[in-house]
Amino acid sequence: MIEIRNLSKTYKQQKVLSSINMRISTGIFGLLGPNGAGKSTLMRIMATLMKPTGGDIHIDSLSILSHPEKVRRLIGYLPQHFHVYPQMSPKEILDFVGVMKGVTNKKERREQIEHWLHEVNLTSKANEKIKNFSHGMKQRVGIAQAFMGNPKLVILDEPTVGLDPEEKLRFRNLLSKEGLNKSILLSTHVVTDIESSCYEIAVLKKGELLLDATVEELKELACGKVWEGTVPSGYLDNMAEDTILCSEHRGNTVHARVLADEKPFTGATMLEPSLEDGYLALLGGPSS
Ligand SMILES: Nc1ncnc2c1ncn2[C@@H]1O[C@H](COP(=O)(O)OP(=O)(O)OP(=O)(O)O)[C@@H](O)[C@H]1O
Repeated sequence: MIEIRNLSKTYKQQKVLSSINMRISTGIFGLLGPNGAGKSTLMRIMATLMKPTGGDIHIDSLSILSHPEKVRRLIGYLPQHFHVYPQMSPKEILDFVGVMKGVTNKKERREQIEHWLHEVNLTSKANEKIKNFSHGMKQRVGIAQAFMGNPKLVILDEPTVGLDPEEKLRFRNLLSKEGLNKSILLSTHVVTDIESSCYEIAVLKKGELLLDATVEELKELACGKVWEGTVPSGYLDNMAEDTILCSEHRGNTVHARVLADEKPFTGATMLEPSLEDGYLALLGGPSS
């Protein structure tokens, strides 16, 4: 169990996290929020790389402030920008991380390395230098190293960036297996990543926790507010930008999906909301 208590962070004069309270249990927990919401800051604090200005986080009853070394043994972390020595191979990186995580038995470390390289589909590249890897391949090394040492909490800051559709699917399957016995905190801008993997989510905006709920509860926020229909070209020009979810020109008409409390135009039909609709409804529309 992870407990975030009254957490706040100020950079110089700027408050970037304001009294965040959250609990994360076993399973996959999604962290959503627009650019600059404070997601990476929260994750860096959790990973003990940065101290909060106020509050604390307890991971398995251990405070990140009083026991940072012990906490580090319990967590795996993929930072938003994963940088490693370009001359190293995935095997060497995983070996290094394994030692840091306290996997001192060589045989056990080798087994874990083989396992995680297989899980991210990099077995055939195990001994190649990272400098020759694509962005997506480096990201997969980053994912593998976050799971080394069987951490209780895995913190993944935008893990799907750079992954192709096939690798995203592999990653999703990996998450659903690993989420059975550990806590995985995942931040992303890609709402569909959350929809397919997470049960619970938190939404941050400008350092405030706007919502801590289930995926279904977030969807429900847009219930009765999502409409679709076709209107003449130019009709949408008079509508507020923050109500138009998407639009597609078809000759002299426009087919649009709109967020509105009431029927926005004649012929509009109400739709079941997606998670993205719920998220945009919470934030106050697409342009907020
Ligand atoms: N080292 C720093 N010094 C000063 N301000 C910072 C620092 N790191 C982040 N910030 C500011 O803190 C706020 C939150 O940034 P953070 O990276 O945590 O947001 P985020 O939700 O992860 O954003 P994104 O989705 O764009 O990655 C932003 O306004 C950012 O400019």
